[in-house]
Amino acid sequence: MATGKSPVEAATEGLQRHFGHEALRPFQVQAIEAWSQGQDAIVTLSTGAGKSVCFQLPPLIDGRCTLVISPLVSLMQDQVRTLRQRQIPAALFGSGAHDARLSDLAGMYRVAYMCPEFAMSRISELAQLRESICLLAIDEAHCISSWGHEFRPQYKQLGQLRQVLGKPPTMAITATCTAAVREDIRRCLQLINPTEVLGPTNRPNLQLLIRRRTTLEDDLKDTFGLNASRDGIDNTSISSTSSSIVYVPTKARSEEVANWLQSHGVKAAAYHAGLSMQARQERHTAFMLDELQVIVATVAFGMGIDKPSIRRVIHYGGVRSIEHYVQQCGRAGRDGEDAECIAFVRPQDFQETRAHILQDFSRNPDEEYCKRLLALHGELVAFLSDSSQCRRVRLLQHFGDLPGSVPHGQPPRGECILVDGKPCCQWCDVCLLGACKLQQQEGDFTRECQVFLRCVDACGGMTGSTLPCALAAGQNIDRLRAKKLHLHKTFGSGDFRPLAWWKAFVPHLLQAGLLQERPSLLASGRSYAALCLTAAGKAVLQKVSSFKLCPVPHDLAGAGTADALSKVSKAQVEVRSTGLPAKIEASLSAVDCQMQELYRRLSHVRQQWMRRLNIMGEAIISNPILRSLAKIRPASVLAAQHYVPGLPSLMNKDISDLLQALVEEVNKACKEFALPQNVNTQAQKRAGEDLVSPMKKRSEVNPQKPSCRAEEGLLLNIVLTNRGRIRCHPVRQCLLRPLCSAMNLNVQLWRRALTNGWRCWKCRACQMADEFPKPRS
Ligand SMILES: Nc1ncnc2c1ncn2[C@@H]1O[C@H](COP(=O)(O)OP(=O)(O)OP(=O)(O)O)[C@@H](O)[C@H]1O
Repeated sequence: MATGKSPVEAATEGLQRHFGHEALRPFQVQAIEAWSQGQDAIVTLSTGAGKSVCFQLPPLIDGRCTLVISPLVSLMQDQVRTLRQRQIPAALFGSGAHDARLSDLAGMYRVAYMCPEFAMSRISELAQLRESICLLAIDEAHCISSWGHEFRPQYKQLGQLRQVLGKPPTMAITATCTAAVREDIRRCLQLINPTEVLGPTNRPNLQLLIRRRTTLEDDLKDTFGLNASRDGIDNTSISSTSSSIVYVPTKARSEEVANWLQSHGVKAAAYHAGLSMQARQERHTAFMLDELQVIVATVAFGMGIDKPSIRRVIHYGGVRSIEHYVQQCGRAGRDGEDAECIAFVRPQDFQETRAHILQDFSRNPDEEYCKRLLALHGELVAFLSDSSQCRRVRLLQHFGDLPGSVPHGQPPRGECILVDGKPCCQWCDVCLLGACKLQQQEGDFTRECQVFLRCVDACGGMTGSTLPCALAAGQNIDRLRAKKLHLHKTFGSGDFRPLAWWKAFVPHLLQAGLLQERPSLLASGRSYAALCLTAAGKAVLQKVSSFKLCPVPHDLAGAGTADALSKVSKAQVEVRSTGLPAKIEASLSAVDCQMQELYRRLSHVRQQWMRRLNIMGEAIISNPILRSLAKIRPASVLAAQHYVPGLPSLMNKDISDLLQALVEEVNKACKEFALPQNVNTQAQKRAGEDLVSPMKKRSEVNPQKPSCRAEEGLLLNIVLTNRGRIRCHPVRQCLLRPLCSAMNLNVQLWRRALTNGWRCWKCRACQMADEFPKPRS
């Protein structure tokens, strides 16, 4: 900050140099400003929004270190590796074999990662290092809260760590956080008036599809194109060969599905907590390097997995909560390009997941926590079962986000907007089917509600849902007889509805808060969820009040979720790759097709490099960058650095070599397809011209005109005139650096350009129209 720049300006410079992004996003500005004013912040933003830079940039400005607490070793290893590729010194402490020394945290590193267990075990040593820490960042901060879906008890102690570090500015960061969880975070960490950085939870590029789960063969065959020949992994668009994660609820299922995919020729592997650390690391790396196409994982492969070009996330079987669902879907399309999230569900899966939650309870009988997990699961069931409302709006509402509205017309795809009063995103199965726009009917279930609450009351709040359902439907089963309930006046009081209907009715009464589930243990050690009346439920029993549901849920109207889903034709919901319907795609011009082909080739070159050098090149040279390379087709590395957005100016050797290889591929393809190069669309818009190759331009330069060449140790004086033009004058080399710094130019780029004999960009003084790096605005 000694340079006289504001923290946000300095952070922007760091972002451009190390990450290649032009500007901070508004929420990043907010978070960095809070830090620079010594304030705490709770940052809640969607998955893939760019939360990490909020805590990675401050130490670049401050010169000290951010201490990051994060829950998973694999997640931290990934971030450290990427930061190092971006030329930011980072280390992971406490991971085992190749540990950095804690004392090196002072001075050697800008970002230091550790898990909460390690931090708490070394709390006194960390206290000694407090002066070297400019920011304490708690990543995945929802783990602090037992209101959350992923409570980690060790996270609760982090308030103590904050105290011994002298209460440095603290940033709690999460993607999946309700207001209750935020409040818990604030209290546990004892944050002082934290700035709340809240962003939209929506991910418009993710297509959300819910389908009926049947058999592996029927469900996955088309998705992974098992009959087609498979040559390599293609992440340039959503296809049967693109990188995918399949989430399953158990270790055994993960092995089963992975084996099934392998037996059909798909490069797939299982990933779960039962594997050794080494095996997990190997599979994770293979997936990141595109050696594996599909990871079939349990929840162990979740938070923070950051492979930008994952094109598909599949949920196959039970999911625990909406938060898990959102976190896991959030692994897809992190490069901003289209990706699909398909959940295959069937009612038995819900039962299975509840059974797992209750099994955990018998191991760790924390009644309150288990109750919350059951409630969170109930919300997920309601979300998956309702195919009458836009899926996206339900997710947004869950996190307290509200859709915007447009009076008429079509909303942008993937944005959830009220059209004529009804939420629609055009990018989920419900909206693609048009079901979101149907007139919603209200159903009056007052009679059913009274009947069922009386049945629950008769069972005394000591049974699961089976007995009250059987009692209502009048099913004379042994367990009812054992309790003499077949003689009770409520027996058969609801026989106007079948047993299955009553089973489907229970979640709606839970959602409405009339019933609740209390986890209980049997003498045998087995656990179950006892169904009992809430205070609101008791009140309804005493004084009849109406119970209406709008729209009438499919499972209560006769058609289950899955039945409604099976009507969704694939053609309707599978809008592939470019996001264009097939008809439009077919009408793409020849140049568009050649560009698409070039994009695929570039992706292939990157893949080869990643594998050969064992580098996660995708994090730096992402798909959007490849797309720009294919569009702009720079003739040289210099032109690429000048025109292609997103390329960082600081690159290590491996990444610059990769860029060189990509440019060579561009040149080769342009020759083959006779495509023009250095096509700068921005410049085209501004000046109405294509910037052609520098070689061609140079040959057109009038030899009579003076040239601004670097001679005898003289370089160019660059003056930005008040009309935004550049003038050139000879100047000594030693002045280049301060000039560039004053004008926010990349000194290396200019030096290399000038000594190679490049000329200025549209210099008024020498009247030349050649390519040259323009200052960043
Ligand atoms: N200002 C920016 N402009 C453009 N891209 C950005 C910007 N900031 C971050 N990104 C990019 O966004 C992507 C996602 O960032 P990041 O990994 O920080 O996401 P996240 O919010 O932590 O997600 P998750 O919660 O899922 O882990 C990265 O590729 C990152 O480089």
